[in-house]
Amino acid sequence: MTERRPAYQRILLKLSGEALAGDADMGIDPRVLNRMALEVGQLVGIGVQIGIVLGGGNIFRGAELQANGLDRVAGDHMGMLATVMNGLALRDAMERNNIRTRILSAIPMSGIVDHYDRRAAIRALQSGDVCIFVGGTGNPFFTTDTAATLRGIEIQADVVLKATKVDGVYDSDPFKNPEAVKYDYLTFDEALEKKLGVMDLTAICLCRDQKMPLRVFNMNKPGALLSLLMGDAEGTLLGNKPR
Ligand SMILES: Nc1ncnc2c1ncn2[C@@H]1O[C@H](COP(=O)(O)OP(=O)(O)O)[C@@H](O)[C@H]1O
Ligand SMILES: O=c1ccn([C@@H]2O[C@H](COP(=O)(O)OP(=O)(O)O)[C@@H](O)[C@H]2O)c(=O)[nH]1
Repeated sequence: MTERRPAYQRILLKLSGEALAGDADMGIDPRVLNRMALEVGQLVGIGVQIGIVLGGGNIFRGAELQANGLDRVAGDHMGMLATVMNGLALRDAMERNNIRTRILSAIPMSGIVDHYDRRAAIRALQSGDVCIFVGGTGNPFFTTDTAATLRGIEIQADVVLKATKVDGVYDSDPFKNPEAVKYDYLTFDEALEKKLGVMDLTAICLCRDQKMPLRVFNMNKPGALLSLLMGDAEGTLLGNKPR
């Protein structure tokens, strides 16, 4: 019997802040964090190199703070700092499960986390550490989806995996439309033309221009991450070529 090998050697996994909150609207659910750490640990165990970009929407989002009267740039700075807090919590959960990690932040924060350096990240990945990228892109008016795409391209990941609350990309928001139909495959141009709201447009354009495949899948489905790493058709794949 031939042993199945992982479909990808190096991945960039985007975990939204909301994913860390579990069933709650905000904050961090330690059980969810532990489950995610264990799922990531399984991938480390089969030799996959993993970079993770964390969101911060479970704590602060700049646009929401702005809607409540705060300056947008200050709000975005708060959102980026929120991703650092999520990173510290995820590192803690990973290290309790004996998974070696390295946090790299787009915003220098000496004494708490290391400053992002692409070559240091690649070296850490090659030595088997999971790299947790925090601080988004370091700039306001961007999102952590764009940061995920950016870091994925920089570390030369084989794929960007966007973990979310839905099973993939649908022809309309499945939370609002129960009749929505899921795509198994979609080109970036189709996603842009149809304005499918699952990922921000800057992130999709960057993937398209740099030919970085993107898979959107449901992180609430236990085992989905391992299953897609083993080549199963979980979620929706986005790429450049029409099928
Ligand atoms: N066409 C679509 N297909 C799938 N999900 C969509 C679509 N349009 C909007 N969504 C919404 O996008 C959300 C996933 O995005 P995500 O980045 O994980 O959440 P957040 O809004 O917290 O950043 C889903 O919860 C879903 O409601
Ligand atoms: O490069 C970035 C990434 C994030 N943010 C801010 O950080 C917040 C949290 O990130 P995001 O909304 O992407 O988190 P998620 O939805 O994935 O939890 C955003 O709303 C922005 O305010 C930013 O200003 N620049």
